[in-house]
Amino acid sequence: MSDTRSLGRDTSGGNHTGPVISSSDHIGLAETHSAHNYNPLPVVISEGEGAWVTDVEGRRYLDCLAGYSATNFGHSNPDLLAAAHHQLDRVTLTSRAFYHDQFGPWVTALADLVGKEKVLPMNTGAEAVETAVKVARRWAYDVKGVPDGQATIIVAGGNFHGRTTTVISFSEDPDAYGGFGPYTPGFRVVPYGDADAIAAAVDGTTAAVLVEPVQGEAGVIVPPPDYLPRIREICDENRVLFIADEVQSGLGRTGTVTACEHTGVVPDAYLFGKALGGGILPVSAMVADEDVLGVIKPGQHGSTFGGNPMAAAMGRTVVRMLREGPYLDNAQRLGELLRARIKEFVGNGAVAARSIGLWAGIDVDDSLASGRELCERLAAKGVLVKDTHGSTVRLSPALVVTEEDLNWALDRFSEVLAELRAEKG
Ligand SMILES: Cc1ncc(COP(=O)(O)O)c(C=O)c1O
Repeated sequence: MSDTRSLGRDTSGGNHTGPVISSSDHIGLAETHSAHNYNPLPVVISEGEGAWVTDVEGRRYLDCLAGYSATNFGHSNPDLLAAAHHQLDRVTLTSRAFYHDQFGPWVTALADLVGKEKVLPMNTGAEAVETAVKVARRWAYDVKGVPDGQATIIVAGGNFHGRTTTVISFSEDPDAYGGFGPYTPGFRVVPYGDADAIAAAVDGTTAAVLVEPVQGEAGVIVPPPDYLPRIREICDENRVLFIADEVQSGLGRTGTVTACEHTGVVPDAYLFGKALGGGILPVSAMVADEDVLGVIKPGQHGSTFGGNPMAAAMGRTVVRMLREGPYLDNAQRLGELLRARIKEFVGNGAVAARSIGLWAGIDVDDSLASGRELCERLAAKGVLVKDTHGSTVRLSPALVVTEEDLNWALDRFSEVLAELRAEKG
């Protein structure tokens, strides 16, 4: 092969002049000049369409990570692009010092989508969680009379709610937690899936129970079916808020608008992020009724970018797409296929496999390969996935993926497992 530079394509969108650079040069630049807070696979993406992405050298990959569920509606989704272009031509940022014409319609549509009254918009998922912590504490102070500084929030072990200082204060992940103290007090961590442990941890200071309805970063852990209903009961009995972090599980990923819907449970507050911005902008929100969000008064919480016109335009489009588009149906239909096919991996290179909707966690036999090695081998075959916790690999393709493409990716998965078994088994 000739000099890789000649294979590289100009991916600058025409805004920069200069030499076209190859994948390896891009990686070199990134490694030299960015902080090493991620360990990316060696793939340099320059374009995306639907469930597929293309790298700077023209190789195509089926993106089975979908930005950790931020691009649920696919890359370059025409509806989202049209809404973005339309809004870009009008006004992009006003701050919340003023109203703008996207805001009212967006918060109304989002609240309505999940049957709540109010929305508190932010940007990232971690900010939505921080928001929930503040709202819950303030609610306990105002409504339950818990003295300032005394409120506690019950959370689950193995959680992932983001990486800000307060949020990592209740993480059990040694990478997220170790060495970043002092941490924010006021959290009780109990095992995930164990409602009795929540009941035992509740006391007069408890403001909220905050859980992921399905744990994402932990490896797509679906709790026992009575877990969320029992949390609802415990919260009702003890006058405690039930806050569902649906940043990753929500907005179609599990085949329903919220993962809570699978058990018929309605929490007091939902946290959304990731796909709420359509994969175009960071958009997050806490969604709850007035009796919860009403405790926040002007000046107590906010963000310059939270609820900006571009974010609201994306959020409105996402709500409309969830209501009118084929996304939920596709996630349900192909979710069945995914569930059936990953079962075949168990005993054939994987030790366990779980899924809900278009979201799967597969535990690779670590005597054969690490999750990372599996991801690298899959990338070489044109399938992008990402490992978590050593030997687990997650699959979360865009909800626009076709049956043919999903089957193709799962064939590659099974091929890699077979190769590993042949080489190392
Ligand atoms: C359940 C959950 N909450 C919060 C977050 C944090 O979101 P962000 O990375 O946008 O801060 C994540 C990110 O993966 C998540 O999965």
